[in-house]
Amino acid sequence: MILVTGSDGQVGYALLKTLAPLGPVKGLTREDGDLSNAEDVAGLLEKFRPRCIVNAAAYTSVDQAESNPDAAHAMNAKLPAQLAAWARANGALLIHYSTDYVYDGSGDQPWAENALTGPLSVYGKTKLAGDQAVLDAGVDAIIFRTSWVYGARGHNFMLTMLRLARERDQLSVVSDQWGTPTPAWLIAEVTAVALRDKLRGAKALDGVYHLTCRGETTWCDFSKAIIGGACDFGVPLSMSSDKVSPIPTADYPAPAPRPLNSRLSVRRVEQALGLELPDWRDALQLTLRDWVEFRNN
Ligand SMILES: NC(=O)C1=CN([C@@H]2O[C@H](COP(=O)(O)OP(=O)(O)OC[C@H]3O[C@@H](n4cnc5c(N)ncnc54)[C@H](OP(=O)(O)O)[C@@H]3O)[C@@H](O)[C@H]2O)C=CC1
Ligand SMILES: Cc1cn([C@H]2C[C@H](O)[C@@H](COP(=O)(O)OP(=O)(O)O[C@H]3O[C@@H](C)C(=O)[C@@H](O)[C@H]3O)O2)c(=O)[nH]c1=O
Ligand SMILES: [Mg+2]
Repeated sequence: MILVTGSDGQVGYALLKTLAPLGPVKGLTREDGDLSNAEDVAGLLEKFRPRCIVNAAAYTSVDQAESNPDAAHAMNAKLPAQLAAWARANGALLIHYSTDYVYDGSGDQPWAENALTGPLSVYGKTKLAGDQAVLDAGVDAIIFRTSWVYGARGHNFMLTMLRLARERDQLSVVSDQWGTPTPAWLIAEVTAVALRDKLRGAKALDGVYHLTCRGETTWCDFSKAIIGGACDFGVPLSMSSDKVSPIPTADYPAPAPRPLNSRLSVRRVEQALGLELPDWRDALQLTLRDWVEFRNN
């Protein structure tokens, strides 16, 4: 069986449906146990004895992690280490997710997977420790580093912008952080392609891969595209996209520093899987459609 942790989260929830064609899938939510507790984790692994673990659980509150480093470390570093050790000992596969926030955000070129890391925040540091633990375990594993994850459900920037655009008549959004918005459904679908190769024993992925949409933007232009796209779908809002004003990061103070350059090169995963990832604008249109449908039901 395939065990998906964090199955109430954005990526975990999408995985439940997308991985189903590959065999029995069991999702773990908080109701099944506290994944920051090693005894709970050990019990769940022995109970289900998965042949594949897909770890979509994480501590993802970037600002809150600054004042709760132990909680972030337990989920983002210790949990993947424990999953990797169990998978190694039991001949299971591990698929794990990481983040653009492991890089320091310098320069203006896309990061390659072998670039030097340099996380700026507690979240980024704990995620990097998780990646290193998985790599050091010598387990059969894939780590997908993704960025700016959003979708029709859960907590994410798209839903925040759609809410604010109904409550306010203008918005200020940072325009000097560059990266690529990536829908949870895309991450789940590419995971399924990669996992199918692994299960078939075909020449398969191994190690770290960036997994984002193609293209690049800023949070400000992403916000404009979300609001403009929702208007085009006829969603009633109290402002239009031209009421989104660009601001520098310094004008949006937050506990955790964010990288300015989060562009990730996706060439490695595209070559390994023989596919081309969609442009973030096309992926946004599809995701907005999901959201409109989700609201109407
Ligand atoms: N969101 C983003 O923008 C990005 C995410 N990533 C990475 O992608 C992966 C998936 O992220 P995403 O789906 O967005 O994350 P979410 O925050 O949507 O989902 C994470 C899930 O883990 C659960 N969880 C957290 N702590 C515990 C715990 N102690 N016990 C049991 N369950 C717990 C959460 O439950 P609850 O909601 O109750 O806390 C939630 O359901 C993560 O590895 C993340 O670091 C990478 C780049 C960008
Ligand atoms: C709501 C809002 C945010 N912002 C800024 C703050 C921040 O720099 C940016 C995005 O806001 P968020 O709260 O989504 O940022 P953040 O939570 O840092 O998003 C990150 O989450 C983690 C889990 C990741 O791994 C990253 O890839 C990334 O998606 O937009 C504005 O400028 N104006 C606004 O009105
Ligand atoms: Mg956030």
